[in-house]
Amino acid sequence: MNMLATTIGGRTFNNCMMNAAGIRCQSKQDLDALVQSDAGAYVTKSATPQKRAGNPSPRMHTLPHGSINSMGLPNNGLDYYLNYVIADQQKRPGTTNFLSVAGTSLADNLAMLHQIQASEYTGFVELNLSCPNVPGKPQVGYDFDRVHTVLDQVFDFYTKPLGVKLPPYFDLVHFDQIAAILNQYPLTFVNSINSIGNALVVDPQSEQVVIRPKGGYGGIGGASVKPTALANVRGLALRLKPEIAIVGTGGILNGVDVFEHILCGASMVQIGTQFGYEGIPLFDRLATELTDIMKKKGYTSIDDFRGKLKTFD
Ligand SMILES: O=C1NC(=O)NC(C(=O)O)N1
Repeated sequence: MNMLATTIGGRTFNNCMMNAAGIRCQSKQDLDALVQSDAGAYVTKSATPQKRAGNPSPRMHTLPHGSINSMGLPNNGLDYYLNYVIADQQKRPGTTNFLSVAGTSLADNLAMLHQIQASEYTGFVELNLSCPNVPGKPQVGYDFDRVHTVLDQVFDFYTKPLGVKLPPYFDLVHFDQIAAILNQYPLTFVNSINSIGNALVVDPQSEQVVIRPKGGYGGIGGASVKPTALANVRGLALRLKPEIAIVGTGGILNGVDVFEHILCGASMVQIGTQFGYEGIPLFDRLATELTDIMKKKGYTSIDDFRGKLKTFD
């Protein structure tokens, strides 16, 4: 019995861990390495309709407890990733992976989803509603009416398994509001959280910001975002209908962080910043650490503890 197996949307993954969109998943070589790894799945770099260079460098910076980035959706275009995932599903029938799309307009998102709907692709789509780094473009996930409009138009025609990548929310009323919207749609999953957007990191020696785009504003990832990530995973787990699985992302460095995300309600987790630093060996390390924790606690599957976080009353 595989202790780390998980099921989302009727698809079973032999390991509940995968990369986060954007991290070491932009090229075929990156994706091939993930296919060969111990990860239970991969997600592709968020695609726009055409190849995109992204923001000017420096656009990512390492921090003591994480990272700041303003990449600006550099990617090889939807055709590149759609061709990859279709070829991969033909090579490895029965596996499921995630194709991330992040149009900079509703029209772009609809066009990409029409193309995917008409294709042979049978895997999951992760619709990114939360990139904080396209200059002049808001994070759709913070405009609740916009989320409604997007999902109305998407589910008018899209029938394949689809989830949304959300920004972090910081108010319990916002958990109520976004969950009330999401529960109206046949979503397969919700991925929470994306980076904490529009933070500012200063280098006191040079008296300068550390990244070039947007005057130094960028998304924060890594250890420092874990409390916010867990709050969002838990907040959505308590409010979303059970058919919508939760993918937990944010602040995972070790097996105990994976354990905490699952305890809060995640069925699968994604690792970004730490995967960027550590690379493919991360997945084997995390699998060993999580398995050890489960054995010590007497758990044989993640179903034994998923969502079972205790409170004081
Ligand atoms: O959704 C995204 N989140 C991030 O933190 N960065 C990337 C990007 O900037 O491309 N996109």
